[in-house]
Amino acid sequence: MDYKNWRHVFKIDPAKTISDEALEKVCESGTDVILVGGTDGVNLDNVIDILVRVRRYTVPIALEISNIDSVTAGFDYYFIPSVLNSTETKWVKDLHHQAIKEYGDVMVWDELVAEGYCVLNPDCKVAQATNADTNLTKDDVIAYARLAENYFKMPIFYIEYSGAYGDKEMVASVKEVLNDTKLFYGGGITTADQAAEMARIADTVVVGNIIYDDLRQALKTVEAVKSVPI
Ligand SMILES: CC(C)=CCC/C(C)=C/CC/C(C)=C/CC/C(C)=C/CC/C(C)=C/CC/C(C)=C/CC/C(C)=C/COP(=O)(O)OP(=O)(O)O
Ligand SMILES: O=P(O)(O)OC[C@@H](O)CO
Ligand SMILES: [Mg+2]
Repeated sequence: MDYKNWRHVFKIDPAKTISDEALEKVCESGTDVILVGGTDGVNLDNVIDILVRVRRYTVPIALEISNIDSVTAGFDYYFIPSVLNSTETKWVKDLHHQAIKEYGDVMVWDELVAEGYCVLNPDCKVAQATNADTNLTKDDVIAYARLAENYFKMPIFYIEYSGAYGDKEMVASVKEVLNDTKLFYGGGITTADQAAEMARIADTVVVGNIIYDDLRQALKTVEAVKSVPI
């Protein structure tokens, strides 16, 4: 699957406004994929809007499902998060069970990619929405990574610091224990140097909010990540 080779990802939040001009720059930046997702305010209208606008370009597009009502056909992949350190089973497997109960007969399983999230910034929306236990030691996070890879057989383990730049020693410790499962890092990347730093550790670097706050800096992260040897 292509996503195993992705190095740089731009995450577009359908609940936020982006001009056609800015979206064109994001799509033509050389990023490996546009990942469409956000914690709140995501609905069918704003997801379709982004899908249609991104489809003008050749870049692949994936939907990171945050609620079942906003799912539509037409994406290259569907990423399904499970927040492994949520204290509520809803965010680990109950919503998933409900979705499969409803749509199991028509699902194209090969298009679905499971992501094991470990959310580490207590102040971010996703930590709060999912009641994540972010008070974790390095050993706790390593155990979640091993759970994702060896027990749940998830293809992606996602260290999420959304809105804050993470602890690179933590990310490096997790990378050391993973074999086939790909390590995604996301959170607080605002400069090319930070993007390169995390690209030296993680398999894939996700850049989100800086697209909206400082597009020039955001675009520089692509080359920064791509210039790091694998
Ligand atoms: C062709 C076709 C229609 C196929 C699809 C078939 C189908 C229906 C498949 C569904 C399969 C399935 C098992 C779905 C599960 C559904 C579901 C609702 C799962 C729960 C997902 C979950 C745990 C969501 C929690 C939130 C989360 C992890 C969101 C990810 C995005 C994220 C962390 C964004 C960062 O936050 P942001 O909002 O950007 O924060 P700021 O605004 O502060 O930056
Ligand atoms: O928005 P930022 O902080 O860049 O984080 C990216 C991504 O990990 C969010 O899910
Ligand atoms: Mg965001």
